[in-house]
Amino acid sequence: MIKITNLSFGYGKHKLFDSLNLSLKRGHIYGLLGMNGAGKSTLLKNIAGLAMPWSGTCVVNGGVAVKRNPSFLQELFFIPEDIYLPPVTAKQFAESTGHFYPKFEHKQFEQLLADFDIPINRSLTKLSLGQQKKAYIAFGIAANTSLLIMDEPTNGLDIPSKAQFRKLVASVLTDDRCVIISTHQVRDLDNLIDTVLVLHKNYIILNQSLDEISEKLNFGVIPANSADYIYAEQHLSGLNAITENTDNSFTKVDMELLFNAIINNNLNLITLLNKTGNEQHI
Ligand SMILES: Nc1ncnc2c1ncn2[C@@H]1O[C@H](COP(=O)(O)OP(=O)(O)OP(=O)(O)O)[C@@H](O)[C@H]1O
Repeated sequence: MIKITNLSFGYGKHKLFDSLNLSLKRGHIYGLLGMNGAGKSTLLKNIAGLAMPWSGTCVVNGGVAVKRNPSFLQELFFIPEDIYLPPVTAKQFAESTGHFYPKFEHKQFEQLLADFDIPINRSLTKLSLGQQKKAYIAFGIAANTSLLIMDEPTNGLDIPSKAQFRKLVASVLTDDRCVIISTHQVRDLDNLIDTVLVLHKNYIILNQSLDEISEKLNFGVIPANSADYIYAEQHLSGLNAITENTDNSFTKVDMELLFNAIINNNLNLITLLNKTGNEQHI
């Protein structure tokens, strides 16, 4: 669905990506994680064809992204971090804009608005910022494009809305659809994404499903005096640790701990994770 090959891009003299390679498939919800300023938004803009690569290519659905052909645009919905909506109601917005997306479903949009508790007949500009974001997320889901990109979608959402967001996005994933969600608030993607992408120091240093990660690593609290871990942080009752999964047991991936370990340049962890099939290495 998405094939990025040797992508180099930056602003001015500041290079953000250096021959970055990445392949993403349909039927997955990818979580794009990275520190502030790592370049998550910029990478998403490259995928959406909103930024011109210095070199390399970004191909989406067989077409070069930056050409932004009509067939490409019909199958892409991009929710940027900051959204600006017109002074019309959600219903009017769907009537005037929905037809750009051949698979847009008005009924689904109305149901999603109801799920998010958004009034359908109030001007979008009179909604709170969180409500506007939810309305736009609902529109993006109802557009039913094969590629849905969301840049920090949970910013501005209250806690119940974050849970609702996770539930709604998870419920609309199909084998035909690829969803990419960026965040620096790792916990917001818990129980939603199936594959983790970590963007760090110019590269995608991890592109792996949670299942694959669970096969290699265990996550959990171990005694404070234990030295048998790959990465650990202090915990009230010991150490919150990542250990090697040597006995095929299953533990839920603690994405925050994993992310912290990776950005702290934990080479043992990265080597272990990269034993098979990763895109690039530090
Ligand atoms: N239009 C621009 N012109 C110049 N520099 C930019 C522009 N947009 C982003 N940058 C810079 O590029 C770097 C990456 O920005 P980007 O917004 O892609 O990061 P991010 O990972 O999404 O960060 P955050 O988590 O804070 O949203 C930052 O150093 C930023 O200042």
